Amino acid sequence: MSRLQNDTFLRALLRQPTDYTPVWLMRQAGRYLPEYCETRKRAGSFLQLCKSPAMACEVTLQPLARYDLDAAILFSDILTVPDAMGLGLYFAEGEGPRFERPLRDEWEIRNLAVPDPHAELQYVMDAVAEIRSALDGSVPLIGFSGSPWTLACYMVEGGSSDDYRKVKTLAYSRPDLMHHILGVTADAVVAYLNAQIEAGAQAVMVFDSWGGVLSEAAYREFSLRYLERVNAGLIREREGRRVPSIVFTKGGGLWLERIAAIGYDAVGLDWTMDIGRARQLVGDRVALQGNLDPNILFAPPDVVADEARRVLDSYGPHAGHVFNLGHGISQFTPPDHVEVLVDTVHQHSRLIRQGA
Ligand SMILES: Cc1c2[nH]c(c1CCC(=O)O)Cc1[nH]c(c(CCC(=O)O)c1C)Cc1[nH]c(c(CCC(=O)O)c1C)Cc1[nH]c(c(C)c1CCC(=O)O)C2
Repeated sequence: MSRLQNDTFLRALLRQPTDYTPVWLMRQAGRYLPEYCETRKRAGSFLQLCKSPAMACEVTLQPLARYDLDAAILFSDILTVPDAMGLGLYFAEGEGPRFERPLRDEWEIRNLAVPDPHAELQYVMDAVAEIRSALDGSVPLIGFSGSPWTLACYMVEGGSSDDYRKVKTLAYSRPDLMHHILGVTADAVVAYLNAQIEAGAQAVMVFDSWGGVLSEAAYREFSLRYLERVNAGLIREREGRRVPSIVFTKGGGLWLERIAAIGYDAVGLDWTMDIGRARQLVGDRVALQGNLDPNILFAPPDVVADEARRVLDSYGPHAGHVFNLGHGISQFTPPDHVEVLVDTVHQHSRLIRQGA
């Protein structure tokens, strides 16, 4: 395998000095890019796109052809894991993800088993290997998974939810069953991420998109514990390098210090907390990834540049910052504004390091 030419992202995750602040964007491959929409049309559906390693590879590389990004992220979805557990994932047009067989009865929960990543999820591993080979050492490849709690939300609700009524009802009335789902899912996530690492992923990220809907006590019991268990099971080194791990609880700002203490190399931040204050709270115990409000990309380019500089200035000259959005990029984002953002991050972070 060819030597990695740009390891800025991996170094920043390990809080090592870098010449500039590396940047990538959550959902950087997606519907805001016309070339993505074209490939998706050719695939027939989003799920068929995910399940075709060649097309998943193609869309993974699209944002890198346009922008000077410092990392690629596997094109897939967090819901491939419950799909492989037999729940039957589908996307109702314009309505987001759904499961044909959500977890409703106790027997369904008791029957839940860890899928073999080299059986039902082999298409993901094939995509990882194909992307690694296509990247040819240009930038590192990020693998990912949903967190046990976030996956359980979809598995019990049967799709997206406004109030999380079904999953919270289960958690509060049958915590034994909730813990059973979370335990099996945590083991599934560990096996899935380790298979991605073995297939070539050079860093991994766990998306806890719905951790922030819990109370602090419930977050600790139903999400944080399992995030910790996932990290403890990960392969730490591969190809002679550490494989850094990132955890992202959307809405987790209030619990930042606890999240920083569970062993991940980096913590993702949504846009609500000032990143300089976050850095004061965690010191140099973890790297931070974030945290521009994705909606800033709708403002004129000079505002985008100002707001990017504000995030960089607030973090300051310390090592350990990976620039990103505070959540996934919107499908309505003007692609030109993304270029302004990426270039501003690189230019301004070089100036900060020169003490300007
Ligand atoms: C909650 C969640 C999901 N998926 C994911 C999360 C966690 C991150 C978050 O909080 O946003 C993670 C995800 N989904 C996707 C990626 C790809 C990698 C990347 O570029 O970051 C990643 C990392 C592609 C996708 N996943 C999805 C799309 C849009 C599908 C399409 O092309 O129609 C993409 C590009 C579909 C998806 N998948 C999911 C939803 C709710 C939706 C519908 C969203 C929508 O319609 O805007 C579940």
